[in-house]
Amino acid sequence: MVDSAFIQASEHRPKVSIVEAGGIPLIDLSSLNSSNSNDPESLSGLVAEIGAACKDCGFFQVINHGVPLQLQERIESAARKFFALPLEEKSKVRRDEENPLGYYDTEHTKNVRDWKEVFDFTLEEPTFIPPSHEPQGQELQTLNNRWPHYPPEMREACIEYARGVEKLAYKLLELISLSLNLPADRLKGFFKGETIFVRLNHYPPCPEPHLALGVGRHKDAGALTVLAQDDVGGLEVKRKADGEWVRVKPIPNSYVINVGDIIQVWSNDKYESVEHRVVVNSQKERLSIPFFLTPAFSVMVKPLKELLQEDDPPKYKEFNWGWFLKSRKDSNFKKLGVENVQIYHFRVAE
Ligand SMILES: O=C(O)CCC(=O)C(=O)O
Ligand SMILES: [Fe+2]
Repeated sequence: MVDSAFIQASEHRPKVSIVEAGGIPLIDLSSLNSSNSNDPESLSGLVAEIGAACKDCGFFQVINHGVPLQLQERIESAARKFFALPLEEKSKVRRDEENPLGYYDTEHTKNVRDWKEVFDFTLEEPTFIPPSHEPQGQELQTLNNRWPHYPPEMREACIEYARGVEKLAYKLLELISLSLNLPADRLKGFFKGETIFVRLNHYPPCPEPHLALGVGRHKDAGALTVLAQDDVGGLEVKRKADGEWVRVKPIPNSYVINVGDIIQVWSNDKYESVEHRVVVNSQKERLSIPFFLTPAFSVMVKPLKELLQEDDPPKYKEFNWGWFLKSRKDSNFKKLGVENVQIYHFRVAE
């Protein structure tokens, strides 16, 4: 029997049958990296495809993305070696209440424990965030990555991977800006002094996969997520059309991209951050690596004025990203009796 902390309420338990048909859109990015990458026609086709995927689905997969496969192979290999260490070793780089970076195996999503262990690091070393989630006038806290001694290549493999994916993430951000009829570089300024972090997710086999989840249902808080997954599968997306949970099929050398809460707010709900979760299985362990593109802590998040109209007024009050991030980090540290902060808390009453 799994510990009761992992058991989902019956309405949130995964179904045994899986809907795979009509998954999420697949987008080929080869035109970005080929010699005709400046051809306006091929770019506008791609922009339209990305816009439609963001609008209809909130999720898509990309192939021919230009991130060298070798970067992914290296981080995966390091991650597998790290997670295979005894708990006592991994605990030497355990996160704590002050510093949310490093190893962690007791995350609670929606106040139920996830069947997973993670390792978090930031791209920028160090990263600065406010010390508490109280909004006003505080000194910054310095977040330092916690690197394990073993495997020795962990740090380099992680940072090089993150640098490679960062380029893709900013390229996608430009395409998303264009798809909203904004200049390609409209969003770039929000990321000066970014808080980007990357997570290694390890889902061990679970004896009762129908009762627990690898990650409970949630929406990603950042602007954009670029996720690598191995060939096991388990990610499910809540389909906008009918609310059905749909499995995302692993495709070799692809990334899963999803719009996060910040793009939902910037776009004033033109693009929505879609709920997703991870189903575990009793046979195989699974590895996934989300890269969270997140702005500078000082950014005030609110609908972009170019996207507003008289009959389409702002749907959100502004909030501070550093405060939001800090509240989330504080709240997923331990089980709480209440829901953590969500963007709908900033919704303007209609
Ligand atoms: O493992 C996955 O496929 C997704 C993980 C996820 O959604 C997250 O870490 O936010
Ligand atoms: Fe997620």
